[in-house]
Parts: sequence; structure tokens; C-alpha cells
Amino acid sequence: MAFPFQRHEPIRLAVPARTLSLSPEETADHRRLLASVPSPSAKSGEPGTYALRPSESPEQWCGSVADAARAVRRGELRKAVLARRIQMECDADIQPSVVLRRLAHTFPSAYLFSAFGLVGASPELLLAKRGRMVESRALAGTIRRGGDAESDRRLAAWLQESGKNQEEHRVLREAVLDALAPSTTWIEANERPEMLKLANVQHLMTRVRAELVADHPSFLRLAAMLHPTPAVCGWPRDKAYEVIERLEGWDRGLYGGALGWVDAKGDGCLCVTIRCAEIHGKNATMYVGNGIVADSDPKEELAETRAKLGAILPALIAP
Ligand SMILES: C=C(O[C@H]1C=CC=C(C(=O)O)[C@@H]1O)C(=O)O
Repeated sequence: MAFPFQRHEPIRLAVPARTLSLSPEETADHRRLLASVPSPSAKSGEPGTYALRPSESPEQWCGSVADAARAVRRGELRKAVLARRIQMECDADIQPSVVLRRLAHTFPSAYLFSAFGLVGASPELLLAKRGRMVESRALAGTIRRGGDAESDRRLAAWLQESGKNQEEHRVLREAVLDALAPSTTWIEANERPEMLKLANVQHLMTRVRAELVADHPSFLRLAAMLHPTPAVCGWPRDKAYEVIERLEGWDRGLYGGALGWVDAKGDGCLCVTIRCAEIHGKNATMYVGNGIVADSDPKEELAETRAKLGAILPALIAP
């Protein structure tokens, strides 16, 4: 099932013909499972040439970032997330299963998905529920990986101390805790953000765990309270939607939404749909966004979108 970015759009639901559940310890099987997904037939061939084009020029997008940062400085909102779309056209059909397998290789611990035309490897957990236990993994604040252990450590230390990134993260942490707390008997979260290190970038992360009250809202209702978090939208939510509408002006569809499963017992798991692309035959649209606060610098934000694209882009391109 998938929630689109827009709250008024209907949730998409698919009933799987077959399900297979694996424990986290069975990662090796998970890889084996993906390896068993049939490869495209030799006849259909793999793309050999790729044409890339951003839907909006980098200059245009930087202008929008500057505009959003000014709105935050004027006190209209605390944070807005602005996204970019990168279009790719190939000379043969792109096979989602091939892209997924490449993502699984580079991002083995991510939430991998290929559903409703969207393929990706998201590091962000919106909500997981088992019985009365719930969990969320909130990410905001980003820096690239260093080329060696020392520069990587220095970049991580810089991120932990960066006022701009701390503010991006604080807004998210508060929103997630405020949304869940009224439905819980206890709720815990790390005081200071941890570092989450991925192949291409590192993020500030807050892990939230909680026990729900006996008479708790359903998994879907809880997810709908959280969605969209300030990791993909901003805060206050209504004002952030307004700024996104004005500065982006395109429909995000399932990007910035949530995707996962819910079962008959009311348990489920939904990741945030980031680090992904929509695939249609020979065409793909990649999506990438950043949290914008008062001190955001457009050029640095542009570089950050390029670092984040280092997840989905290499999975689509294998010249
Ligand atoms: C919205 C995206 O990332 C979010 C998740 C982690 C870090 C983010 C950031 O530092 O801006 C974004 O809030 C995206 O990758 O498209």
C-alpha cells in the first residue's frame, strides 16, 4: 500500500498474490530472494545510452531555495522541503527488477521497494507496528561520505555541530514525538541525533520507540497522523504545503509519500518514499529533496541533492 505525498489523494492498495516474511537475521535469504527475481530476457536487452535532463534548471531550483529560506527568515514557517525531478530517457526499457537488485547490493539495510511504478531504497522508516509496539526512524540533516575514514569522521562531526542541520532535524523530531505521544503509555527517543551512514551520504537520525495505549488508533490512522513528516514536507504542515505548491508547482505523486504493508491483525510497516524513481518503459523520473531552513545556502543545497542522487542514479545507469 502507498500514501501519496498529498493528503487528499487516495491511498493505493494492492493485495499481493503471495507474501513471504523474513526476519532481519535472514538478510542473506533476502538477497537470495532478490537474486531469484528473473532477469530480463536477452532479447529485450538493457539500455546502453542514457539522456539526463533536470525538469527545472539548477539555477531555477536554487532561486526557489533562496525564496523558501527568506520565507523562513520572515517567520512564515520553520521549514519547507523542496524537491527536484531529474528525467532520464534510455534506448531500451528499464527493468525495475534489475534496478532493485542493484539497490539491494549497495543499500542492503534500506527499505527496498518496487511497487506502483516506483523503485527505490529508502533509509527512512515512517512507522512500524507490531502489537502495541511502534517504531519510527526520523532522518533530516545530510552530508556526503568522506573518501577515507578520517575525512568521513570529520564530515560527520561537522554535521553533528551544524546549526542549520540541527534545526532541520529538531523540527522533524518534535513533529514525530508530538504526533505519537498522545497514543502511547511510554515513548523514548535518543536525546542527540545518531549518525546513519549510507553508501553515498550520512544523516542525522532519531530512533523513536513507544508502546501504544490499549485503546490505540489503528496503524493506518497513526501513519496518517505522521504523514507527511517534516522530512519531506516541512512545518507547520499547511504552510509548508503552500510553499511547496508555489515554488515546485508539480504533482509529487508517490514521492514524499509512504509505502509498505499492513496485515489483517493491524500490524504494518511503512517507509518514507525517498531515494527513488518512477519507471515507465524507457523513461525514468528521479526525485530528490532537501529541508530548507533560515540558513540554507542554495549552492550547498544543490550539492546535497547531487549527493543524495548517488543512491538511485547509479542503480539506473550501467553503461
Ligand atoms: C527528502 C529527502 O530526504 C529527506 C530525508 C533525509 C534527509 C533530508 C535532508 O537532509 O534534507 C530530507 O529531509 C530526499 O532524499 O528526497
